[in-house]
Amino acid sequence: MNIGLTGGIATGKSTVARMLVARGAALVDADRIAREIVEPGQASLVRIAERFGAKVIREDGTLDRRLLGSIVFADAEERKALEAITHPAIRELMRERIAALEAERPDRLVVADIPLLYESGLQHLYEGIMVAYVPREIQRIRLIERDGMTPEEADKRIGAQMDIEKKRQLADYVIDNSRTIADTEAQLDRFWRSLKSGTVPL
Ligand SMILES: CC(C)(COP(=O)(O)OP(=O)(O)OC[C@H]1O[C@@H](n2cnc3c(N)ncnc32)[C@H](O)[C@@H]1O)[C@@H](O)C(=O)NCCC(=O)NCCS
Ligand SMILES: Nc1ncnc2c1ncn2[C@@H]1O[C@H](COP(=O)(O)OP(=O)(O)OP(=O)(O)O)[C@@H](O)[C@H]1O
Repeated sequence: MNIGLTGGIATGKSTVARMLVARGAALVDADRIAREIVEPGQASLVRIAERFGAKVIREDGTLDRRLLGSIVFADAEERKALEAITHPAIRELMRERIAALEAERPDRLVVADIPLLYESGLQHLYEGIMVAYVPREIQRIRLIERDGMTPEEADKRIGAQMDIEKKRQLADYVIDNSRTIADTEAQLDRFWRSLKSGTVPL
């Protein structure tokens, strides 16, 4: 059994993923895989340097994420060019990791945490989609507080993604993470109980 877990930036995907793991799920995290495929020596990093220039590689050979972020979140064309390089590599590694986890323990829930699941049209790859939701104003505040972004940077990031209200409508299962952590835990308890009793509406 697998589910895709998505939401907007800073709506609580990692928080919800942690709660699922605490209950016994296995996790594959697209943001982490996105970092692995641009480590020094990886083909994707070479292609990024070719497309965006040597300036995006730091002296120690690692990707300057802040600089590349400032380029791609200011210009949709540039963002598409980066995605054309990174997304196929991310998708392939995700597929391999999920298949390995499912083969290892078929009884265990595998959760794929993918921020751009709907934007990339990947929903058909999963048995159900869970969305970690908060209203946009809370999303913006949490993003600014967590990452120290300026309000302008935060708005650009949020604006590069599908509206969180739309994702909520598309979801099979919504976790409303706008209240306390304890409230979110209680929603996860309900989800986990219905999963175990075979009544989860996915
Ligand atoms: C541009 C990069 C270098 C900026 O790195 P940075 O460390 O600042 O951000 P990080 O990778 O931790 O991403 C944080 C969040 O930004 C959002 N985000 C990242 N890439 C994108 C994108 N192409 N479009 C919209 N939102 C994005 C996601 O919500 C993600 O969770 C990096 O995000 C990147 O390589 N993006 C392309 C790969 C990708 O699409 N990753 C996202 C999911 S697979
Ligand atoms: N219920 C909550 N109440 C208060 N703060 C919360 C709650 N849930 C999450 N947070 C905080 O909001 C921020 C965003 O949460 P989290 O990192 O889980 O989001 P995310 O969707 O995984 O983000 P990203 O898209 O960047 O990976 C974090 O600083 C987290 O500690």
